[in-house]
Amino acid sequence: MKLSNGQQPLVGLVGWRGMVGSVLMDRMQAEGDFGLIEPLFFSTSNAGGKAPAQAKNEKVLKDAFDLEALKKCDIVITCQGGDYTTEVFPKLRAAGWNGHWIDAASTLRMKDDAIIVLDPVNMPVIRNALAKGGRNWIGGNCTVSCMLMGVGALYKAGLVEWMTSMTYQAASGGGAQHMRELLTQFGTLNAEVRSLLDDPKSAILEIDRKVLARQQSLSSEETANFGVPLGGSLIPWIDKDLGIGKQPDEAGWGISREEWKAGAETNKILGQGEGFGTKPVPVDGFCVRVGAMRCHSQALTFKLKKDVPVADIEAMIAADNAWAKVVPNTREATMQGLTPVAVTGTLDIPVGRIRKLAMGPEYVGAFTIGDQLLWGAAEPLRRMLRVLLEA
Ligand SMILES: NC(=O)C1=CN([C@@H]2O[C@H](COP(=O)(O)OP(=O)(O)OC[C@H]3O[C@@H](n4cnc5c(N)ncnc54)[C@H](OP(=O)(O)O)[C@@H]3O)[C@@H](O)[C@H]2O)C=CC1
Ligand SMILES: N[C@@H](CC(=O)OP(=O)(O)O)C(=O)O
Repeated sequence: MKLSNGQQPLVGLVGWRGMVGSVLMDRMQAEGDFGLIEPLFFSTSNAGGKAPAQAKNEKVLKDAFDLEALKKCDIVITCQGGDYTTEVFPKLRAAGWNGHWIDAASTLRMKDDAIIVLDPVNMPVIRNALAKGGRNWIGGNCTVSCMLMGVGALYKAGLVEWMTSMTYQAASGGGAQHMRELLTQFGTLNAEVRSLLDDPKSAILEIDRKVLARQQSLSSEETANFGVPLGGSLIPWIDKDLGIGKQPDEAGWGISREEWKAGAETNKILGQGEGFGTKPVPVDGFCVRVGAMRCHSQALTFKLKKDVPVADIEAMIAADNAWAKVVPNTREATMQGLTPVAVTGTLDIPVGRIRKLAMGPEYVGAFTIGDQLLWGAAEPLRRMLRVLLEA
């Protein structure tokens, strides 16, 4: 991005101290992004306060609702959330601001003039939009982005007839308070049976009964974020109830918004389907919240358009990008390398359990995991910033 005055681009950062924003700041720091920009830090709650250490010339926090201050930015990156985007973005555009808007929230993702950014997967789509004057760059849903980072090669090769995903999504997807609630519940349940656990001769069914009784008696305060217990349980519904089919037997009836994103966003990221004049690849499944901390895991079933040997599939995935890693389909390799504990805090996207399924040679199963705060949220945003800076 060349500025006529020869200065570094002014980049407004909103939501930088939240959970996604903090991960973004860490990554920008680690990759030297702040050396390429003039940052301007905004706050919705502490305008006039002290900006973080990365501030250069402007060391005071600006008001994130101050359109005049935002209008000065060449680029705005926001991890503040959908409500902020809904309130500020239209006003900023209506005020004539023509800068680049990079956003973690889902609000604008499906708008015609917005691109869902995941450059290792859809750089041609991004470049094409950039050439046409695109200005709105939105990070994808965490589950979708992590899935495409792992198995995008099969889509790029045009091999996928359809795919179904069964997800195991971490507490962090709900936000920081959800992670705290999960851990508090684990602690509460542990405390309930502590003395029985300490006694190796105690009866396991007694422990189980007491845990269940405590789970079922958790108060509304103890389940304020998830609504029901998650510690020692799971919740097979994430995000809103869309209920979009007209009849109970229609496709889409009873779908959760998180499940809807899988098909809608996967196709939009790849630049296919509705709006691109091509047929979308059907992608559907179930999204489930589990008691993991910040990695989303998913079991995938593909119907491929033809019989492709497993070795070829593995080679395509391994060659697709620097972060997708094939985990050999053995018990030991899976247990060591294909768990949220192994992946958290890394940019690796391991893809394992790759095997042909009993339904026929075109049916392939795989299991993949990604840190939903890195590739699932922060990393595509900072990489889009780099794309703009290098344009
Ligand atoms: N959580 C996730 O996994 C994902 C989230 N996203 C999107 O990112 C957006 C933000 O999510 P997330 O980072 O989880 O939201 P957070 O709740 O962690 O942060 C959002 C804002 O809350 C304010 N805030 C109030 N109290 C605190 C506190 N104690 N510590 C830090 N910040 C505080 C901050 O604004 P201020 O400084 O102005 O007061 C902050 O920017 C959402 O749009 C979400 O959809 C996208 C992908 C994944
Ligand atoms: N919905 C995701 C997190 C998220 O913020 O997704 P999105 O950016 O699509 O709203 C989850 O709960 O795991």
